[in-house]
Amino acid sequence: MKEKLTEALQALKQKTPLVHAITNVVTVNDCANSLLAVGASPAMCEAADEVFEFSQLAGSLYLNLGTLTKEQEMAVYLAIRGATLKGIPVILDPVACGAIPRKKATIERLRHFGRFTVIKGNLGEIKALAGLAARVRGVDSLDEGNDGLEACQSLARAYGCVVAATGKVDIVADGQRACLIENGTEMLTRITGAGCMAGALVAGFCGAYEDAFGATVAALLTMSLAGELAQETSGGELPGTFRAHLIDQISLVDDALIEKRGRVQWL
Ligand SMILES: Nc1ncnc2c1ncn2[C@@H]1O[C@H](COP(=O)(O)OP(=O)(O)O)[C@@H](O)[C@H]1O
Ligand SMILES: Cc1ncsc1CCOP(=O)(O)O
Ligand SMILES: [Mg+2]
Repeated sequence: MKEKLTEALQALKQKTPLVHAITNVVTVNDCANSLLAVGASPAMCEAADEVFEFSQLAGSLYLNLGTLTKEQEMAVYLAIRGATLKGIPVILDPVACGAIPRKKATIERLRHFGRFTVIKGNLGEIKALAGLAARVRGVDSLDEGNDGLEACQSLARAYGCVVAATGKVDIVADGQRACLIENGTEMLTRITGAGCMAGALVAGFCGAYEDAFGATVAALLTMSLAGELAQETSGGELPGTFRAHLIDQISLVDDALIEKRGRVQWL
């Protein structure tokens, strides 16, 4: 199965997928730089009178609801419609949906305009979306429950998409297949944007590799391995230094590193 992950990385590097992102103002630059670093081509386009057409030109669409404004809300409905019409993968990061009820209402409405290919959130967000009691604090998950796999599988079946819950161990499920990604570093929780960047990478991989499950696993493994390397090269103490190293290390993840250090449990 690891060969599929290196296949996905090679496909991304060869195709340089255009990723149309409508995302939050806090980490928009980090998402763009992480996409460039991995070999994709980001375009942050959210004007309501641009997105319907633009979403149809992209390799994938990334919708991150972190700072969802009224203009962005109109834009995401139009963008998912355009992408769905063309069969373009749509990746959703339901930031803070466990803390802000309006986000869940928006996600429900989005389902009437198009379909999701992947939903990637932290464990608290995914459990909240799956209708389970979830421990969250704003955009962060405080949930350490052992029901993450069940939440991912049930949400994947309900929405007919791939679902990924990030945390100490990332969970990826598509209703049938599932895996656990054991790589990563706690330093990733000490900067803002690690989850957003992980979501952007999922969109990058989905824009180049047909199998959304394999693309999602490859993206999250890339993020976690880059985090491990950044902790090693930055000294692993100061978050600002770590963050700078992280973008560098995303660009350096390669087949050999995935083979050598990837710790993925296929269930
Ligand atoms: N305790 C941890 N140990 C190792 N890696 C972690 C830990 N918590 C999160 N990560 C990694 O950090 C990234 C962001 O995950 P997470 O913090 O769950 O997202 P968010 O920032 O959306 O809350 C993911 O790549 C995840 O694997
Ligand atoms: C702090 C914050 N507030 C709204 S969006 C955002 C960034 C969240 O980033 P991540 O989900 O990667 O922690
Ligand atoms: Mg997040």
